[in-house]
Amino acid sequence: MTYCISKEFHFSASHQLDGLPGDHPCGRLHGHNYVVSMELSALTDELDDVGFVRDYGDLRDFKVWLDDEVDHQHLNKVVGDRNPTAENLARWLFERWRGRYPELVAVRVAETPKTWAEYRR
Ligand SMILES: Nc1nc2c(c(=O)[nH]1)N=C([C@H](O)[C@H](O)COP(=O)(O)OP(=O)(O)OP(=O)(O)O)CN2
Ligand SMILES: [Zn+2]
Repeated sequence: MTYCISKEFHFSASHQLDGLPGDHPCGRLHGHNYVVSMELSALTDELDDVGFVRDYGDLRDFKVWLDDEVDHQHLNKVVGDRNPTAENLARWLFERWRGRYPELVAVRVAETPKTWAEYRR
């Protein structure tokens, strides 16, 4: 059995998706109020002495970076060579932060209240 914890983070950013048909609205410059969920996991016998998978407060480093580097930015510039879809953003964040948080199992990115994409190991 495993424990899972999750914490939600918010940022606003613009993007423009390449490769879509000319009449697709997401090919135009637009923005979202993004919600990112970081999910961390541990096996039953892996909780720390307090009983945490990891202190939610340890995710502050991620929040500071998100605020400094991603919030109110143009995602096409920030993520570099990838089309900034929700799927690609989830993978980009996962790969960037799995070293800092070894318990990280999934990153979920929601562009709207009705949609999300997740990258999970
Ligand atoms: N699989 C994906 N599909 C789409 C993505 C994506 O990242 N992954 N992104 C977009 C757009 O950037 C944007 O998120 C629009 O999404 P959509 O749900 O179509 O938004 P709407 O508000 O226009 O949808 P309604 O149906 O009007 O609620 C598109 N697809
Ligand atoms: Zn969009």
